[in-house]
Amino acid sequence: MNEKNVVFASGFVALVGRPNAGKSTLLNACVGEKLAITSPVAQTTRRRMRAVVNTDHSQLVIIDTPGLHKPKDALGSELNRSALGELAGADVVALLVDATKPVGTGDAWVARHVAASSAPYKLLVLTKADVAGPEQVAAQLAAVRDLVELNDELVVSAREGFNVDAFVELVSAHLPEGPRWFPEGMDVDATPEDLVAEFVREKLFCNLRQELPHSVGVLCDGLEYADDGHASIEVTVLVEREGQKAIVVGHGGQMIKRVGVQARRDIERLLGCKVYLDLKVRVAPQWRRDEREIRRLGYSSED
Ligand SMILES: Nc1nc2c(ncn2[C@@H]2O[C@H](COP(=O)(O)OP(=O)(O)OP(=O)(O)O)[C@@H](O)[C@H]2O)c(=O)[nH]1
Repeated sequence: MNEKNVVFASGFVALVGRPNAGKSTLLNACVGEKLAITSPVAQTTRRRMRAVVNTDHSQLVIIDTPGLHKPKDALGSELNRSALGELAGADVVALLVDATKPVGTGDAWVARHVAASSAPYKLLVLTKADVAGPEQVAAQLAAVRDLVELNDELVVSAREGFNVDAFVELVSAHLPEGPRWFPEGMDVDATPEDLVAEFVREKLFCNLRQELPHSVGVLCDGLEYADDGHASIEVTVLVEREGQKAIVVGHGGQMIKRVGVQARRDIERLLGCKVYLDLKVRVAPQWRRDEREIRRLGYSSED
């Protein structure tokens, strides 16, 4: 075909799956930049994030969704609603399944939702191939095939970059003809303030004990550039109880200091300038049950 006649394709690609399946890591690998936060703690993703991947003949808008799970509070229900909402409008749905975790009832529930979505192209993406042997991969593919019939399947390792380009190519080939939805220089639909709050939350997730992270919410209260080019950023960390505040602050302020140092590194890389980061910790009892607070923090599907 003549180069001029090549049709431009574009569309929305929803990454869905159980918590910890590797959705955010795959999104970052596709964009080639850290935008979505990741951690070993399940349910890290709270904020729907759309990232843009441009190729010569296509534009993929990849949507990272919160992991689908059995909700325990208003926040959990909101995260599920947000993820399921993305299934409705997507051109492509990628069901991500961890190659190393036994397929269970939770996966069956997610698979049913994927099967019910009207997306014209649905793909199984088996993740974390770098830590699964060939037999495990084959067994896992068979187990998911028993749950749901999809159009294609692909085995990837986002951590090692294995089949990430193949994922982008495969999805591009199944997008409808369409325009560039986002200008070429734009790779994410989140503001710098949103990303700053997320980067701080990631470091809290990585440093805190297993249960505590879910009680933590993060809000960027201000981001200003000074004349010398550095950015001054104020961030509030919300917790639900005084005892949690003591853990987040740490002995002599050590924990919050460590989180600040780690987050500042990522924020400086993101903004491309020196950053002064001021972190405060505030107790907001039961914020996870308060829909207004959930919305203010940006974890709501209605934003
Ligand atoms: N070995 C290996 N680990 C991976 C890979 N992809 C993701 N992980 C790890 O799996 C964990 C979860 O990854 P995330 O990308 O945060 O998973 P998620 O599906 O976005 O999780 P939720 O936010 O809970 O929905 C993190 O510790 C990642 O480093 C991979 O290709 N290989």
